[in-house]
Amino acid sequence: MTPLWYFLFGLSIFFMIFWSGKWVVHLLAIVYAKYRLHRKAQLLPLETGYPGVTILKPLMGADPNLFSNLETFFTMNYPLYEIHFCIEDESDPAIMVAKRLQGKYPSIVSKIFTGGSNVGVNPKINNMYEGYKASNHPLILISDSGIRMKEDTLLDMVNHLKDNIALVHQMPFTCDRTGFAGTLEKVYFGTAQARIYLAADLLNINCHTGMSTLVRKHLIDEAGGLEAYSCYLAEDFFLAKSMIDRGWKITVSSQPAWQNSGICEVQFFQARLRRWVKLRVAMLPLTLLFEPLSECLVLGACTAWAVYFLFNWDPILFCLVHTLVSLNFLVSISGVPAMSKKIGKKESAWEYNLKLCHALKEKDFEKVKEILTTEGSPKVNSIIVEGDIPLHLAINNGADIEIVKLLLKKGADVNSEDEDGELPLILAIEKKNVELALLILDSGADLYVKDMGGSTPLHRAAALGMTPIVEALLKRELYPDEQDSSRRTALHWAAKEGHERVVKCLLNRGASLQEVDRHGRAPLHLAAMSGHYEISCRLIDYGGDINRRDNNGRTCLHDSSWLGHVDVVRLLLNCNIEINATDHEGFTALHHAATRGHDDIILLLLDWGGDLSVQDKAGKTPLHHVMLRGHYDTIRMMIECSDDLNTPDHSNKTPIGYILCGMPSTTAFKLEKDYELCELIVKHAVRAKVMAKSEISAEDFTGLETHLSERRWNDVCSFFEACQEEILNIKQYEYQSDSISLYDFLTKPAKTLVMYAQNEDFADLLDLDEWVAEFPIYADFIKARISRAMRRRDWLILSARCLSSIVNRFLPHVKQFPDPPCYQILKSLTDLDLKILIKACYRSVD
Ligand SMILES: CCCCCCCC/C=C\CCCCCCCC(=O)N[C@@H](CO[C@@H]1OC[C@@H](O)[C@H](O)[C@H]1O)[C@H](O)/C=C/CCCCCCCCCCCCC
Ligand SMILES: O=c1ccn([C@@H]2O[C@H](COP(=O)(O)OP(=O)(O)O)[C@@H](O)[C@H]2O)c(=O)[nH]1
Repeated sequence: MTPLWYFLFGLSIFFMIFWSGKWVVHLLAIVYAKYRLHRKAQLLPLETGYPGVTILKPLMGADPNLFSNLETFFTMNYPLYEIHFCIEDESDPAIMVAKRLQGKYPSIVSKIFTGGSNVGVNPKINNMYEGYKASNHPLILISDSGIRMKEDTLLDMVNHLKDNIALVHQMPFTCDRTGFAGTLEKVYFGTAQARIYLAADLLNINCHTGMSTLVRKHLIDEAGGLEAYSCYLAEDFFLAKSMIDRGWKITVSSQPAWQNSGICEVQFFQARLRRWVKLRVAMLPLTLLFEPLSECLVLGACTAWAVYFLFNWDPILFCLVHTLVSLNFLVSISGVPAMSKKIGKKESAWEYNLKLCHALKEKDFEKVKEILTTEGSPKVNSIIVEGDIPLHLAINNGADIEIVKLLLKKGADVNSEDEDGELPLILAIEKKNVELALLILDSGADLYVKDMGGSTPLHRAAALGMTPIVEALLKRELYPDEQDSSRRTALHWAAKEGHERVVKCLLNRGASLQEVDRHGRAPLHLAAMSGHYEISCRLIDYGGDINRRDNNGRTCLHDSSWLGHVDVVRLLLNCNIEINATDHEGFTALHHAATRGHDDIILLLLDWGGDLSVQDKAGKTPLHHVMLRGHYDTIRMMIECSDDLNTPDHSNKTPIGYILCGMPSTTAFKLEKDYELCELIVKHAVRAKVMAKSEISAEDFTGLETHLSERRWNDVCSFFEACQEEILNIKQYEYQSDSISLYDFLTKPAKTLVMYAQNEDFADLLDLDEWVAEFPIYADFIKARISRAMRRRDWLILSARCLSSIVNRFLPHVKQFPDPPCYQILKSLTDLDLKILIKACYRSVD
C-alpha cells in the first residue's frame, strides 16, 4: 500500500460520495418539484387583504418580444400594484414601448423613470434607484426585462410571502421558443439549474437569483436602502444574504420565471453563463471545483474510474448507464420531449419573423418574396413583431407598393387588425399614401370598419384632406354621414381641418349639414371655430344654420369671436346672425371677444350693434371682462370710447372698479409702465363721480396706489374740483336752441338725444370748436354721445324710407306712410335691427 494508493483510494471514495450526494440531490429535487411547483395560486384571506406591490422593471434596449413581455404585467389579476419602468438612457427605444403600453392600459398605474442615479457599481441598481425611491407600496417586485407573467403569477408570489419569509424569488425557466438556442436554454434552466434551486430551497441554502424577486421594502430600507447593495455586482445574492443574516427566510414561488427575451442565440446564452460563473467564483471560490465536477459527463467519468478502482466494475458500461439514466431524469424535469420535436427545423419562426420584419423595413422586395416563399415561414396574417402584422408593418414603413401587392397576393387580409386595432386602409390614409390606399380599397377593404377611435376610412380621409380617397369612397355609394366616437361626420372633420375640396365633394354627395357632434356642433360651427372663411361661406350657401346653438348655447359667432377669427365674424354679421344672442353663461359674442382682448372684433361687433350693456349670469358686461382680463390695448380703447364703465355686476363692482381696486396682476404690471393710461382711468372715474354727483375718496383708487402717491392725492382733488366747476359752466352755457342745453347732452338718456338729433342745428354743435375748447374735461363725453345719437338718427331716417317703400309696394294706394306711426315702430328696434332692415331693403333694390 503506497501513499499513492491511499491517495487514489481517498479520491475514489470522494467521487463515490459526491456521486451519491448528487443523486440524492437529484432525486430530492424531482420529488420536491412535484410537491412545490405549479400549485394553483390561492386567494388571500380577507383579513390580511392584498398588500400593494411596486414592480420595478429595469429596462435596457428593446427586443422584438419586449412589448408583449411587458404587456403581461398590465394584465395580471392582482388588485393593487404599480409599475415603475426604469430606463437609464433617455434615447432608449424601450421608452417608446413603455409609453405605448401606458397608452393602451391607462387604468394601470405606471411611471417611467429615466436617467437613473449613480449610487454604486451595479448598473441595474443605479437604473432602478429612482423607481425604488418613488415606490408607494410595502412590497417590491424586481423583475428583469425579459420576464413574462401569467395572470396569477404575482398572486402566487404574494401567497408565498408568509410571515417569516422576507423574499420570494422565481427560479429561472424559459418560455417555449423553437430553435436550438431556445431548446438549449430551456434544457439548462429546466434541469441543472432547477435542481440546485429546488435542493437549496429545501435545505435553506441561499441560492437566490434576482431576475424576479418579491421582497419586503422595509427590510431593504432597514439595511440602508437599495443603494446598500449597489457595491455588489451579484446584488441578488447579497440581498438574500442580508435577509437570512437577520433571521428571515427566503423561498421560491410555485411558478418559475418565464424568461422570454426576444434575442435567443447560443453565443448570448454562453456569454451569460460565463458572466454568472465569474460572479459565483468571486463569491464562492469552491465553485471552481464543485461545479465542473457536478456536470453529468465529468462526474460519470470520475465515478466510473472510482468503481473500477474500488470494485473492478466495467468503467465504460458504468459511465454509459450513468449518463443514460441521468439524461432520462433530466429530460423528465425539463419537459424537453415536447420541445425536441421542433429542433429539426432549420430556422425558428422567431428568426423568420425578424428577417421578414427587417426586409419590410428595408423595403427589400426580393427578400420579402424569398422569405414568404420559404417553407416554414410565418403566416402572412400572423403577428410577427410587437403586435404588428406584415401588411401593417409594410404600410407603416412607407410601403413600397409592389411589396404590398405581393403581400396581398400571398393572401394578406386587408381587413386584419393588429394588436392596437389598426386597420390597413386607415393606416395607408394616415400615411397619406393615396396610391396605396386606393390599392387596399380596390382589394376589398371594408368601408365601414372603425379604428380604435371609432373613425371610418372616410372620417380619416376627410380629416387629412385626401380628396381622391374621399371621392373613391363616395363613388362606392358610401353613407356620408356616419358618425365617429365623438359623433363627428366626415363633413365635420373636413370643415374643421379646412379641406375645402373635400367639403365640396361631400356636399355634392349630399352630406348633411345638420348632424351635430357630441358638443352639439354642426360642421359650420367647426369651420367657424377654426377660422376657415371659404368653407364657412360654402356651408352657409348650402343652408348651414348660422344661429344653431351648441350644448353650451353658443353660436358660431360666440366661438369665432372668442377665437379671434375676424373674417368669419364679419361673414356671420353680414349674414345677419343674432349678434347679441347669449350662451348658457349669459355671454354675448362681445363678452367672448372682450375676454380675449380681440380689439378688431370688438370694434366690428360694436359697429354692428353689439350691446355693451348686456350682463352675463354674474352681472358682468363685456367691459367688466375687458377690465378683468387686462388686455391692455382693449382697456385703453374702451376707456376712451365708452361711457358704460359704471354698471355694477352682481358683486357690486363696476368695470372701472375692477381697475381701480384689486385689478388683475397682468393689468397692474402693464399699468405701471403707462402713466398716461393711469391718468385716463383716474380722470374717467373722477369725471363719472362728478356727473353722478358723488364725492371722491382715496379708497376709490386703492388699485392705483403707487401711481397716486407719485401724482399726489392733491392733484386728484384739484381735478375733482375742476370737474365740478366745468359742470357748472356747462350748465350755464348758452346754446342757440332754448330748449336743449349742453348739459342735457351730457346727462339725458340716449333716446332723448336721438330725438334732439332730429333738430337741424344739432349737427352744427359737433363742428363748433368754441365749447370744445371751453370744456376740455367733458368735451369728449359730449361729442361721443352726440355722434352716437346722430348715427342712430341716420339709421332711423333710412329705415323709415325702407318701411315706406315696403308699404308702398304692398299698398300702392298709400302714397305716404305717415311719419308718427312709422317712427314709433322703428324706435322700438335696436340699432342692429335697423341695420338689418336697411341692408335687406338695399340688397333687394340691387
Ligand atoms: C453533493 C452535492 C452536489 C451538488 C453540487 C452542486 C454544485 C453547485 C453547482 C452549480 C451551482 C449553480 C448555482 C446556481 C446558479 C445561480 C445563477 C447565478 O449565477 N446567478 C448570478 C447572476 O444572477 C444575475 O445577476 C445579475 C442580476 O441582474 C440578474 O438579475 C441575476 O439573474 C447570481 O448573482 C449569483 C447568485 C449566487 C448563487 C449562489 C449559488 C450557491 C449555490 C449553492 C448550491 C448548493 C446546492 C446544495 C445542494 C445540496
Ligand atoms: O446596465 C444595465 C444592465 C442591465 N440592466 C437590467 O438588469 C436586468 C438584468 O440584466 P441582464 O439580462 O443583462 O442580466 P442577466 O440576467 O443576463 O445576468 C435587466 O432587466 C436589464 O435591463 C440594467 O438596468 N442596466
